[in-house]
Amino acid sequence: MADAFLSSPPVNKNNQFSERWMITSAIIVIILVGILHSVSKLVKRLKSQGATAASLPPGPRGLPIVGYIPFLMYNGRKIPIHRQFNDLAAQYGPIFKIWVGGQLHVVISSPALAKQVLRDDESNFSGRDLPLAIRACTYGGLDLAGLPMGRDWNFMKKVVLREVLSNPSLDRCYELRRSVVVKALREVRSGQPVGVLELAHKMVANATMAMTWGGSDHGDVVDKDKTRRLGDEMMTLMEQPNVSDAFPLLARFDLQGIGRKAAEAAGRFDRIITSVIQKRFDGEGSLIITEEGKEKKDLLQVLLETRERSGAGSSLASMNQFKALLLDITPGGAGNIATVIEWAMTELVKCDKAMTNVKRELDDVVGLESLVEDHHLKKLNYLDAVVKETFRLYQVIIQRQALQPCTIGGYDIPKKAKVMVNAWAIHMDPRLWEVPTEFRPERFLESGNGMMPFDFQGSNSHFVYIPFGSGRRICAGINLATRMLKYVLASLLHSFDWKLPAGEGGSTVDVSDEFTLIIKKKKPLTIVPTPRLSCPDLQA
Ligand code: HEM
Repeated sequence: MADAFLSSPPVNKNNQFSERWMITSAIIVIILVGILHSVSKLVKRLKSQGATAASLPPGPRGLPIVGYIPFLMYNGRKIPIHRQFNDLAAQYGPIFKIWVGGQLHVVISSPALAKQVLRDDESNFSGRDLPLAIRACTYGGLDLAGLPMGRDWNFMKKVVLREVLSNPSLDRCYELRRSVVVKALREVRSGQPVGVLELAHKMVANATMAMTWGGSDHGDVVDKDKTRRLGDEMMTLMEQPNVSDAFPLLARFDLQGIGRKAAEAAGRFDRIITSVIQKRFDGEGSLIITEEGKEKKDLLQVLLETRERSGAGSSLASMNQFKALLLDITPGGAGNIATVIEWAMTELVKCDKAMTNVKRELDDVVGLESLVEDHHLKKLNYLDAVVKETFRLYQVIIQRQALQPCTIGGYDIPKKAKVMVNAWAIHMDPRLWEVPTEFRPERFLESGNGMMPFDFQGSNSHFVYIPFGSGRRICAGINLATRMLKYVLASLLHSFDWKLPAGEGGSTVDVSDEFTLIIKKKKPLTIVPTPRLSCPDLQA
C-alpha cells in the first residue's frame, strides 16, 4: 500500500525528490486529518451505543490511528490473514477484536459462536460492509451478496434458488457448459505442461458465460476471452487492500485510484451485459436448439422470463439488480470455482492414494471409452469426498456486519462492527478434526461419528463444516459451484493422466497460500498431461 502512496510520476529529474516529498507530505497530512476524524467519530459512536473498551472482546493492541493494519500487512513473514487470525485466536480465544484503521473487526473461530452469528441471531448479523471497489463494480452493492436482507433481497434470492440456479435450470443448460469443456479438453496437448488455474479458469468462466447468456458461440454478441479478462481485471481491483475502506473519510480522495479504475471497468462490463440484454429484448438469441432438436434456455433467458412474470419495471425487479446478479455468477462465482479446482488437483498430485481412488471410481462409473457426463456425477462418491475435503482445507472467512448493538459470547458488539467468521480456523481445529492439516477425503465417506453426513448447510455438522456460510445468507451458488466444479475436475482427471514436470515429486509441490477474497495458491500448479481415453469426442 505504501508504494501506491509514493508512486506519483516524476516531472523533472532535478526536482523529483522535493516534488515527491511535497506530494507525500500532503497525502500524509490528508490521511492524518481523515484518520483522526474517523477515530473521533467512532469513539463517539461507541459511547453512544454504551459499548466500552472493557466490554468489547479481547484482542491485540494496535497502534494509534492505524490500529492493527501494520501488523497484518508488514509482519515480516507475509502470513495470510486467515492464518494470522488463527494464531490470534490461539492467544485471545474464539472471539477477539482488532482495529483496522477506524473500523472494529470481530473475529469468530468456534462452531458455537459461528452458529450464533450465521443462524441464531442471523437477522442482526446479516449486514455486509462492502469495500468501495465491490460497490463500484456492482451498481452500488445491488448484487445479491450486497443487497440488505429485505424485500428486494428476498425476491432476488428466491429467483436465484428456485429458478435461475435450480437443478432443473442447470440441467437445461448442460449442453452449453459441455460444449465449452469438451472444446477445452481437445486443446490440451499431450506432454505439454499445463497451468491448472489458467485452464480451469478458462473452462469454468467460458462455460459459465455460455450458460448465463449463450456466449459468442450462440449469438456473436460477446467476445468470451475479452470478457473473461475484463472480469479478472474487476476481481483484481476488488481484492486490493484499499486505504479508503479503512478510513472512509479518505474515500473521496481515492488515493490509490482503485475506485476510479473499478468504476471504469464496471462501465465496460455494463456495456457488454446491456448489449446482450438488448438483443434479448429485440428477440435475438433467446433459445438454443441443440442437435437433438431440443430447446435449451440459458440462465439469462430464465431470469428475464421470471422478471416478466413478476411484473417488469417494479422496484423489486430493477434491471440493475438483475445485471448485478449476472456479475455474481460470472466473473464472481467462476473465479472461486477455478481456484478450488487448482487446490484439488494440487492435493491429488501430492497424494497417490487419493489419485488412484478417484481414477478407479471414474473408470468404473464412466469407462475408458466415454467422456464424463453430467449424469455420472451423482455416482462419483469418492470425487464428492475429494471436493468436500478441498473445501475444508481451503475455505475462507465469512464476512458480515452487525446491524444493531448486541452481544456474542458475553461481549458487546457495537452496531456496524465487521464480524468475520474464520471458517478456515474451524476447519483446521484439531479438537474438531482428526489430523486437520492432512488431505484425507475418506473422512467425508465415513459415518457413525455423530456428525455425518456432512452437507453444505452447516447445521447438520453443528457448524464444524461451513464452506458456503450458513443461514438465509448462505451462498446462492452452491448448486452451480458444486456441479460445475465436479464436472470440470472429473473431466480433467478422467481424460488425462497428470504428472508433475520431470524432477518434481509430490512432496516438493509448493502449497503456500495467500488470502485475497478467497484462499489462493501462491505459486501456480503446472502439470503435464497424457491422454488416457479412446474416445472419439476428444479427437477434434
Ligand atoms: C467455490 C465456490 C464458492 C464458494 C466456496 C462460495 C462461498 C460463499 C460464501 C462463504 C458466502 C458467504 C455466505 C454467508 O455469508 O453465510 C457466499 C455468498 C454468496 N455466493 Fe458463493 N461461493 C462459491 C461460488 C459461488 C457461485 C458459483 C455463485 C454464483 C451465483 C455464488 C454466489 C454467491 C452469492 C450471490 C452470495 C451472497 C448470498 C447472500 O448474501 O444472500 N457463489 N459464497
